[in-house]
Amino acid sequence: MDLEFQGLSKRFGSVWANRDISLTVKPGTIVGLLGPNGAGKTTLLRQLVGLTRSTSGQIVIGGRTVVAGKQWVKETIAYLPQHPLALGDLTVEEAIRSSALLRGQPRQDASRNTEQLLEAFDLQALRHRQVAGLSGGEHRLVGIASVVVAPTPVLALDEPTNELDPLMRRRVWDFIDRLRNPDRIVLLVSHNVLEAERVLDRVLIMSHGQIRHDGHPHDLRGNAGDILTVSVTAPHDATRLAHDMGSITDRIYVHPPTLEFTAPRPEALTLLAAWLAEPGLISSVSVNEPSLEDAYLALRDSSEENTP
Ligand SMILES: Nc1ncnc2c1ncn2[C@@H]1O[C@H](COP(=O)(O)OP(=O)(O)OP(=O)(O)O)[C@@H](O)[C@H]1O
Repeated sequence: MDLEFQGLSKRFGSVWANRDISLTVKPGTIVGLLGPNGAGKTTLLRQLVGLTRSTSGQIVIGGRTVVAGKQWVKETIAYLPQHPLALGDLTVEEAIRSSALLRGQPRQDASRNTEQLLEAFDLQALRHRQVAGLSGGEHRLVGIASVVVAPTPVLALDEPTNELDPLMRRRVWDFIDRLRNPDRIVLLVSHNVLEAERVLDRVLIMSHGQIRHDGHPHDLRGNAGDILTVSVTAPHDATRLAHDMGSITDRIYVHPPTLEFTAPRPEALTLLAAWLAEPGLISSVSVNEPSLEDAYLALRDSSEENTP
């Protein structure tokens, strides 16, 4: 089932949160919606799930126009909101299992899947605790578990890894990766460009309520230009290396004994060759091609220049 945004706009008073968004997402795709604060990402997800009424335009799934509250819409789209919903007095276990039951999962499957998720997300010790009293990160995990326990054909996840520690972020990204399925669409908002890159099939970069770039992470990375990100360890004098760099880049980070910088490829390689020729100056080096984050920053800079 294709997901289509057809000329979608939302205006709050004099502010257009987004304007004339038209795009089609094919099933089997994990799409990342990236962009600065206030770009209109959350509003777009809320329009998709019917929590925000569009000023104009419509959303169509598999040829049917989405109308908030319709049963087929509830069975088709699951939503993880940016801010945790109050889940009343439910315990962790009840919250996850009842989400599965609400989406029509048979009781036995709901219980089995709930157990698996309690284990996968290290939530067993919290199973009888009320969701309302959990920490931000714990609440986030219960929210994600409640969405993935019975995945619908369309999943809208707003900042799924917000507030999670590094280990849990990795587990959640792995889970999202495993949600990929030829009949499913995952549309997620994230500020964590580096981590999201691994799972995304398509990236939409939004700013000022418009989609400025749309492509595969590989294609977007090309927009970062011919740059390299270099990290060197200089046990005795990392600060001197920063001086050697002169003005080739302003993206230099010195945390002795480590120096990191992002610079045009020829200049980066010339410097590295000179440093490596000096015995004992550098004890380790890593050189990386541009990441999606580099591309994102470069695209944002050019978008900001072109936006009034
Ligand atoms: N309920 C509302 N009332 C008034 N203005 C709103 C409302 N919701 C969003 N906006 C405005 O619409 C614009 C887009 O907001 P939105 O929350 O969609 O951005 P975002 O890209 O999700 O931002 P963030 O990354 O900070 O979450 C912003 O200017 C915001 O202030």
